Amino acid sequence: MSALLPESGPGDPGSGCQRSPKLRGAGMMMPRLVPRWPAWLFCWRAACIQGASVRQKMWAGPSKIPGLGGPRGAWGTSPLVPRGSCSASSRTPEVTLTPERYPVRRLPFSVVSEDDLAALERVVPGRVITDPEELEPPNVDWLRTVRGSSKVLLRPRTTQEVAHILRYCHERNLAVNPQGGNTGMVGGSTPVFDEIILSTALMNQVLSFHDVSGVLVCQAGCVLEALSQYVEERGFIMPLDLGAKGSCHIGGNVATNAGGLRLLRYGSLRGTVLGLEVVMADGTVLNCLTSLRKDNTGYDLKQLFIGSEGTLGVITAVSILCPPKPSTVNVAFLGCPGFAEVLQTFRTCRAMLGEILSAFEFMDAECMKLVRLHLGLSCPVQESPFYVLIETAGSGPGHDAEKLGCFLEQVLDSGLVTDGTLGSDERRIKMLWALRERITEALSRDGYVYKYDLSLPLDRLYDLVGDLRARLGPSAKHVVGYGHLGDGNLHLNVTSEAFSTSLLGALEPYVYEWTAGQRGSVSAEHGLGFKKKDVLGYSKPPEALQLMRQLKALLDPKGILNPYKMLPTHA
Ligand SMILES: O=C(O)CC[C@@H](O)C(=O)O
Ligand SMILES: [Zn+2]
Repeated sequence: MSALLPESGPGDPGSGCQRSPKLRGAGMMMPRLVPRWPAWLFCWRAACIQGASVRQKMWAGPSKIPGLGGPRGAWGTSPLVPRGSCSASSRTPEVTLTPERYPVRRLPFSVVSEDDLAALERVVPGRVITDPEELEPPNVDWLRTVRGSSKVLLRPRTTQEVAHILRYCHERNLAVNPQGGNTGMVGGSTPVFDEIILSTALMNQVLSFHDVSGVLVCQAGCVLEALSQYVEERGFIMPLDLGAKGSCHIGGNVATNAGGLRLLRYGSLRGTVLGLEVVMADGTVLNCLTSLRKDNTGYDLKQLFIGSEGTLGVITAVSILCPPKPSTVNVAFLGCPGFAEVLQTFRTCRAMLGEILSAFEFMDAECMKLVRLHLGLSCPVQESPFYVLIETAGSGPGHDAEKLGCFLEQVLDSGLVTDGTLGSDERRIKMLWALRERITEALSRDGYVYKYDLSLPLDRLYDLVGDLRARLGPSAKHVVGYGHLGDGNLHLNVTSEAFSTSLLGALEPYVYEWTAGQRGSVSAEHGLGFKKKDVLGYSKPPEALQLMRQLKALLDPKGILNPYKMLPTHA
């Protein structure tokens, strides 16, 4: 494979394009100064002159993608989407109660009494919700696959209120389900039985922002998109970005160690979260809300809560490091003839784009089919077996555009990419991202969705998709593969008209065994929640599970925090 590509890096940014023998003539006509128009445009034009129609198409400007007037990340951007008109809800009005579908037994927690309601009303006056209609949405997950039967939702505003609530519930042995935006994929944010729902929705204040360090301190219930807007107005960005940004809460993001679209560039929340405030199961407030980049004093306790899915404590505030906002963003949407070419494009991309690469996502042709079918989006390039979305983010428009242009030239010349299109203005960038970000939404409209979120070695990343198509045959409606290729993260999704136990039986444990055989992870970024808790053992040894149980027993001895989640049912 390496014979196709040069081992060398991008070379001199001021003259990179001119190094291509095909462009030499055109390059000599160009000024050697940083051009006013992006350099890739000049490279592109030169290539077009040579009659490469696919490049002409890329160069020729925006193609029309209907139905994308809304902001990027539509499945989560509109808070209405998760509960409303365009999710699977219109087809499946009733979601089966979780204990009716899954083998799970209620643990011996107390049942909320009238006295409890009165006591809780004193803690959060006017914010104890018992109206069945209001309780319906928070009892059901976004995918409409699990449903609890909680009779109470609490809406605290302050850490002290959360502390009072937990102290009370701990004493009374009442189970609690912490809930942020309820956008999770594994049934982690909805109750299984009658757990009290503790919503962070009203804990939505920014506490401080430092415009030199970029450290943001905020309450857990701030919506990710609102935070993005807040820091962007101050010249920074959030270090994470998700399709669910319009609904998800930062506390939930941290509790699930959400990955998303920027992880490739800015790393995981384990690195960017600087401090946390957490309320423990017994109501103790653990204030580790520091904003220090460096702090080697003792165990890094915040790491225990990042990714613990609300089972060890309730995150009430977050201190997070925001990177400076890039002044130049470009997106390339490319078609590749095969998965080997996708991988080689990634390799070339890392070598040639280096520090300006901010995302490398991929999707297969089936995904494109579904976003077209269910969302009316159109493919902006020639039909291809695979598509990649590459984003660059930097500070020098000429520099970035030239690097991108040279990279595109290289991948087109070598046949790794057969067609593509570019976006550098906000509207077009959003349009291109929507094709990738809205796959989840399209899948939800296709029927019942079986979701797998796997970390796999890059060269085996897509094998399971083909393997499953052959294994499942017509019993599955669609089998699709997409995801964060740059992070080695495959989103494998299978749809069927309705939930089917036999299809589930054909998928599991097969998918998990296959993944374990590659030493992969059975949950790359979505966590385990309720639906994946029993497969933890495929990715962690028994000793690790044992230590996790001991930690849980230490921090939440009565097991009241988000029970039935994350840890396997049986020891
Ligand atoms: O729906 C999925 O499987 C993935 C959702 C999300 O993690 C994404 O990357 O779009
Ligand atoms: Zn993802």
